Amino acid sequence: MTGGTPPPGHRAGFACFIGRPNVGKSTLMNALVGTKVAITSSRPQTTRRAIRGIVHRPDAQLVVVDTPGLHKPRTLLGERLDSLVRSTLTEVDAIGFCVPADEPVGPGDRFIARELAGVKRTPVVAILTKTDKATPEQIAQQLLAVGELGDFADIVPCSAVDGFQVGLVGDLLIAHLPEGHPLYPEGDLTDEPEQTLVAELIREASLEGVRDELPHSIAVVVDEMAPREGRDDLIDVYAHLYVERDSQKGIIIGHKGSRLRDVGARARKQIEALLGTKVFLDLRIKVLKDWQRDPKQLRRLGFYD
Ligand SMILES: Nc1nc2c(ncn2[C@@H]2O[C@H](COP(=O)(O)OP(=O)(O)OP(=O)(O)O)[C@@H](O)[C@H]2O)c(=O)[nH]1
Repeated sequence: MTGGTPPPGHRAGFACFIGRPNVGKSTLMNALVGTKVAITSSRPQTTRRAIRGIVHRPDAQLVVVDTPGLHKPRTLLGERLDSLVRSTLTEVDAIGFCVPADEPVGPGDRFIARELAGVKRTPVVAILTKTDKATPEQIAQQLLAVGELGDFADIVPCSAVDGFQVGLVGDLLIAHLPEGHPLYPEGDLTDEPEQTLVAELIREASLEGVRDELPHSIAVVVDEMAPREGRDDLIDVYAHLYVERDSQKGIIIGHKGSRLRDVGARARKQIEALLGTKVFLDLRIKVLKDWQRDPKQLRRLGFYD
């Protein structure tokens, strides 16, 4: 990957998407990369880690860092997300600022636009997401409204669902990357360790149908993942799902354990698809009181300073 002259005009570098929760950042990144690497759901703030997807093209390699939603800090966890987001913004070569085409610009978008104005060195491409849900008039108005939010290198409407201009979003981000060799070998779609992806899939499965504050109280840790002895077609996965209170544990487990069984079955199917083998999933649930506010527990669950 290193040494020698890069192919003429080849660009390589990093970009991230930023925007309010639920504006479609993960979905757009998946559409760009062409494979599911980050989790998506209809619940806000499901992405907690910077998960990278890599777009390989003959002329460029774009490494996409998917950032969590930018929030005004509410809990210790919230504060950490914010510092993670801010350091991400200064480290990338280009930022995609996502605003949905089908909702008026609001205080959340303005808050982020102000943050972005402070990151002077990184060019920002404003992206109007979900154009399939908006009328042409709405899109036209939104382009004007977003243009007034800041000083953007470009403003581009797109839809990750019907594929409208997703390639153009890639082109516009790639235009800001420095010339250079590919940073990762071709074929790598993500550099997240498999164990982290597996934990995210379990978390995603556990979120189906739960309400309100519960999503933010769930964390999943994969304790062990290894092929079953003497078998090359079966992987054993041992994982813990952590919640903050006994009442939440009850909700996850469900009547006579029925909900937890469903979560396990859904997660197992996803993990099998990811790993390409059969999976035995041992999923246990534990209460870690108020883990979101406890620095020691946060570290234990993988949220580092
Ligand atoms: N119709 C339509 N829906 C979309 C589009 N992109 C995303 N969505 C939906 O919008 C919801 C949120 O999408 P995500 O990709 O999870 O949003 P996000 O910004 O990554 O959300 P957080 O992880 O909470 O920050 C999901 O229900 C998606 O299916 C789009 O282009 N069109």
